[in-house]
Amino acid sequence: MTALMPFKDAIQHIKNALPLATLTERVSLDHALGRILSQDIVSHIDVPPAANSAMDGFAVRSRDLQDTATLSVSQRIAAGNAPTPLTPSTCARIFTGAEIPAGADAVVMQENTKQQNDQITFLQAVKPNDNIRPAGQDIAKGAQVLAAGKRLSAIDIGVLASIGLTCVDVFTPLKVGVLTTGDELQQPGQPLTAGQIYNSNGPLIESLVISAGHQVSLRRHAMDSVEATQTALKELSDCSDIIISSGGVSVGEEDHVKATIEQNGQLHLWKIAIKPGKPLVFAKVFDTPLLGLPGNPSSTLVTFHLFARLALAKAAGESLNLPKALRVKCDFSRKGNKSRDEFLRVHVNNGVATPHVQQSSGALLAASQTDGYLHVPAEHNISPNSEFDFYPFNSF
Ligand SMILES: Nc1nc2c(c(=O)[nH]1)N[C@H]1C(S)=C(S)[C@@H](COP(=O)(O)OP(=O)(O)OC[C@H]3O[C@@H](n4cnc5c(N)ncnc54)[C@H](O)[C@@H]3O)O[C@H]1N2
Ligand code: MOO
Repeated sequence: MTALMPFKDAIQHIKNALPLATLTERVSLDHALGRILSQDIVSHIDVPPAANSAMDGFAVRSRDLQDTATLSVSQRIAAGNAPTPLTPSTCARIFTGAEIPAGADAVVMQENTKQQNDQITFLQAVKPNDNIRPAGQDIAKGAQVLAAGKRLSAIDIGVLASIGLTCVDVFTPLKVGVLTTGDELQQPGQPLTAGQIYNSNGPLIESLVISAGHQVSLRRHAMDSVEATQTALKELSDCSDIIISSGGVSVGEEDHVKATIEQNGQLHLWKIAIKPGKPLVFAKVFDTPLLGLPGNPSSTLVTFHLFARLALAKAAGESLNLPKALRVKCDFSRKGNKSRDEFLRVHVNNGVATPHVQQSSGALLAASQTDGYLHVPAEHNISPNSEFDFYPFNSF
């Protein structure tokens, strides 16, 4: 029997084998949310561009208040006004966000003053820099604010706007073809006949592709024959950057994805040391990269999360790694698998993991009812209080 490949090695193999994204387009910030930057972004300005007030109050030269506690108001500066230099021994009425006049070095909030006409008495000691937000406090001119490969979040869009950009260069969206296989599969909405089950992996994979930020170019279902699989893969390859398939990758004679690839491309079949999800295919078919996920629904889910998500990201130009694992304690005992790392579907409460009773790779509901994967390395027995890595579903 060939040795099973550790899952992190398989991730590296897949990433290395995939070409880098190259096609880019320029989009306005209005259309940039969720897109992947294809350029590093460097700020050409200081943010804020000039020192401004953090409070509504009075701008002063702090040393003027060493000799007196009362100053007269010589100008009024609202946000958006251009101030004139502060006349010595006076103060300026100033509002939050307004530019600090030359000569002033502190702002006193109005609650700490007594106002009588234009005479302001300062009730507390004032230090230089009090309540002043210096130029470049948020972003210094010349600083890199975002790196190519970043998928733009709402926060990133705000940052881009704060340095005055109206458009950015992004990679064109990745087009993903989705293939499901199997004579036993019926589309939801149709009655089931003997021997049939519903095709859940199709909608599952499409939803995973979309929630990872990519586009589904085409979906096809192939019955269990080399001809049907070949026709579907050809159609998918014609309009996709990459294909994700489900099923047909095991050793049975009804598993035709492998055979089709062997005839029309190059097959790299990996037996990966994970459970669920052992048989994973990485291949090129009709010149298009293909990731063949095992058909058992939990195996499909786990292999999408661990491999396909990162493969799609690489092909889309996105810098992405496995999510950061959290450490959790276990409240149960379980004998470790001899050769495969297990990804148990578990509930986590207050840092303590409890497994779902149903851990079959054919069962999908368990994943919907739990919080994420407990990663149990091969040959590790679980006992109460032992600690393992936990990957929440919502981190994928
Ligand atoms: N003799 C062996 N048999 C199997 C092995 C093995 O090493 N030797 N590996 C097992 C493991 S592990 C897995 S995982 C599966 C992988 O099988 P395939 O990827 O070839 O998938 P299928 O045989 O087509 O289907 C497996 C299972 O999943 C159901 N399925 C498939 N597609 C869908 C779908 N779109 N929606 C819902 N359910 C789907 C299918 O009905 C089967 O029950 O092989 C083991 N066998
Ligand atoms: O490893 Mo398979 O993925 O058990 O179901």
